[in-house]
Formats: sequence, C-alpha cells, structure tokens
Amino acid sequence: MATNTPGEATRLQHIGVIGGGAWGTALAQSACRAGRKVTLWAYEFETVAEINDHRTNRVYLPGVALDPGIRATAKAKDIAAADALLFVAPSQFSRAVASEIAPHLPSGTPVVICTKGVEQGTNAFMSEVVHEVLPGAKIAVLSGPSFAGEVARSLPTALTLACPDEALGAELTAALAHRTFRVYWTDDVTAAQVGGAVKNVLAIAAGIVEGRKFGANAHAAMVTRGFAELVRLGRALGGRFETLTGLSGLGDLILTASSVQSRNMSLGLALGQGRLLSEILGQRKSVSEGVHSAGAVVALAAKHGVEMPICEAVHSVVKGETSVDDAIDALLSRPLRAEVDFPPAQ
Ligand SMILES: NC(=O)c1ccc[n+]([C@@H]2O[C@H](COP(=O)([O-])OP(=O)(O)OC[C@H]3O[C@@H](n4cnc5c(N)ncnc54)[C@H](O)[C@@H]3O)[C@@H](O)[C@H]2O)c1
Ligand SMILES: O=P(O)(O)OC[C@H](O)CO
Repeated sequence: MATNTPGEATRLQHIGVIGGGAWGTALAQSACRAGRKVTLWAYEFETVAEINDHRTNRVYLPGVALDPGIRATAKAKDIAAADALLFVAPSQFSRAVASEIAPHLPSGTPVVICTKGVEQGTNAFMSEVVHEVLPGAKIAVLSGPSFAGEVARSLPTALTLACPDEALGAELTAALAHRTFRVYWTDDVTAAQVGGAVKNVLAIAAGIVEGRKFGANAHAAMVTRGFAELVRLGRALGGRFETLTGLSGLGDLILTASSVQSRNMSLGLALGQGRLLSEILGQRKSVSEGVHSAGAVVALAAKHGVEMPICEAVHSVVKGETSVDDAIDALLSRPLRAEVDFPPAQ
C-alpha cells in the first residue's frame, strides 16, 4: 500500500457521520481536525439542536467543546452530498438507520462502518447488514482501541481501517488520519469486525472478574483465554491471525477489558458486584454492545463448531439463565485441555 502522510490532500473532503452518540460525535470532531468538512446526522432532534446551537453533546459526550465546523442534521437527505460516510449507529439500530439513509445515498459512496457488534436474530456482521440495505455502498470498517472521550480530546489513538479495495483504503486513511489519529490499512474486513464484536463480550467477563475481586491473575487469565476464543472464531470465519492480533483485535481487547471507561467492562463490574442487569441498563443511555452481541457470537460459534465457553457464560448471565456464581463455577470446572489447538490452524 502507498504510504500516506496524515493530513495530505484527499478527494474525500466532505465526511458524513451517521450517529450522534459518543463515538459518532468524537469521529466528527476528529474528522474536522483532519481538515474535513463534516455533516453529522443524529437520531435525536435535541442532540442536533445542541450541537448546532451550543457546540456540545452533553448526553453522549459530556465535557467536550465541539468544533464549530461540525454541522448537525436530523434529515437523512443532508448526508447525500458527503464524499464518504462514517456509519456509527449502534448495531441493533443499524438496519433501521441504514434504511433511512438508503434513498439519499448515491451509489458508490464509501461507507466506513465504525459500529462494533452483531445483529441479533440474523447474526449478521455490520458489513452484511449495510451491504443488504445499501448495496451500492463501498464498504470499509474502522475499528480498534479508541475511547470516544480520548479521541475527542485529541489524545493519541491508532486504529485499523479494513477495506478490500486498497486504493480506497488509502484515500480513506488520508481523509481521516491526523497527527493524533493514526489509521493502519488492512483488507481483512472479517477479522476487524470479529475483533470489535467479541472484545465487547469479553470485556463484560473481565468486568465481572473485577467486580468479584478475583485478582490480577484471574483478570489476565480471563483476557488471555478470551482472546483465544476471539482468535478461534475469527479464523473459523476466514479472518487472518495477524489482523486478530492487531489493533482491532488484541489491541481493542486490551483496552476494553482493562478500563472502566469501557461501558462493557463497567457493566460487567456492576454485575460482578451483584447488581441486576435491568437496573444497570435502566440507568444508562449509552449502549453496551456486548450485551446484545453475546447471543449472536455464541450462535456463530455453534454454527462453525468453535468453542467459546467465556462468551457462552456471558451470554447465559445476560440472558438471566445463569447466575454469575454458577457461570464462574462452570468455567472453573471445565476439563483441562491443551493451551493451543493442535494441530495449529493455518
Ligand atoms: N463510545 C466509544 O468510545 C466507542 C468507540 C468505538 C466504537 N464504538 C461503537 O460505536 C457504536 C455507537 O456507540 P456510541 O458510543 O457512539 O453510542 P452511545 O452509547 O454514546 O449513544 C447511543 C446512540 O444510540 C442512538 N440511538 C438510540 N436509540 C436509537 C434508535 N431507536 N435508532 C437509532 N439510533 C438510536 C443515539 O442517538 C446515540 O447515537 C457502537 O457500536 C459502539 O460499540 C463506540
Ligand atoms: O465503552 P465500550 O465498552 O463500548 O468500548 C468503547 C470502544 O469500543 C473501545 O475501543
């Protein structure tokens, strides 16, 4: 791939951002910083008004003064003029949001999926959902260790941009990257999406370990054995090991499973402390994708004959089928096995 210098000239001058949550707003802020014109579509009228009138988004991204260059809108037709879209609707709303913008999106527009999750019911990754609803879109995925608040404050961050079309990948990285927002290209859309979806489920497990005060050894064991699950599923679905061990896989798992800035980790922590899921979710407006993706991840694992006991445990806890204590007992009672699958998968 040709190398790009952050901030170099790009034909993708106007970026549309679909989603006014923490991540959509932070990405809009970052795209402005990269020198792009930005139009942000948000679901709530109040969010649109607040961004345009006060340059803040206090519900989803509190404490950040937004760039005056961000123009917010509630009208899907306003994104038609964008040269590329960043698609940041939560996974369970992605189909509906994509359907709303479908009539307005010119065929051939690059759509960069920044959502991390799997659709319940269909068990479809976001690239499949977006391709079904927006068949003319050129799909890419942006994923990696990136808390919205840190990106919005321009703290250094590095991500993976997965795009099967190398030339488009170069254009997108040139359009989005800047000094504190480094973007690395790969063509491996599958692994990038598996990493982003599975790490959210594993972060809930890591949070439970923290909430139960099981200690640093248990945390490291949970993250490492969880990563083995992420790699097994990623490879079974056709993803590459190098991508799974990169920013969008291991990198994001390290971040999400070790900081209570993560909504998934903090939700797990609260579960581990004995709080009810309904009570935790009732007190949040923000999304915890792992809760919604756990079932789909487990279903995909079953379909492909992949063992994912930690993800299964999280799924049965969030479904209310197993108590936290019983799930932990079941994991600790599993038969001993070889650490690495043998013979090693190629
Ligand atoms: N927040 C982060 O640090 C971060 C970082 C990387 C990726 N992501 C991913 O980005 C995606 C969006 O997360 P977020 O953090 O921006 O969201 P958020 O939790 O901050 O906000 C929730 C979002 O859901 C939207 N919403 C609520 N009800 C809706 C409906 N009925 N239809 C459509 N939209 C509705 C809200 O408008 C808001 O944009 C998720 O997949 C998340 O995993 C988040
Ligand atoms: O707050 P979380 O758990 O949704 O994680 C946010 C990002 O995905 C971290 O990369």
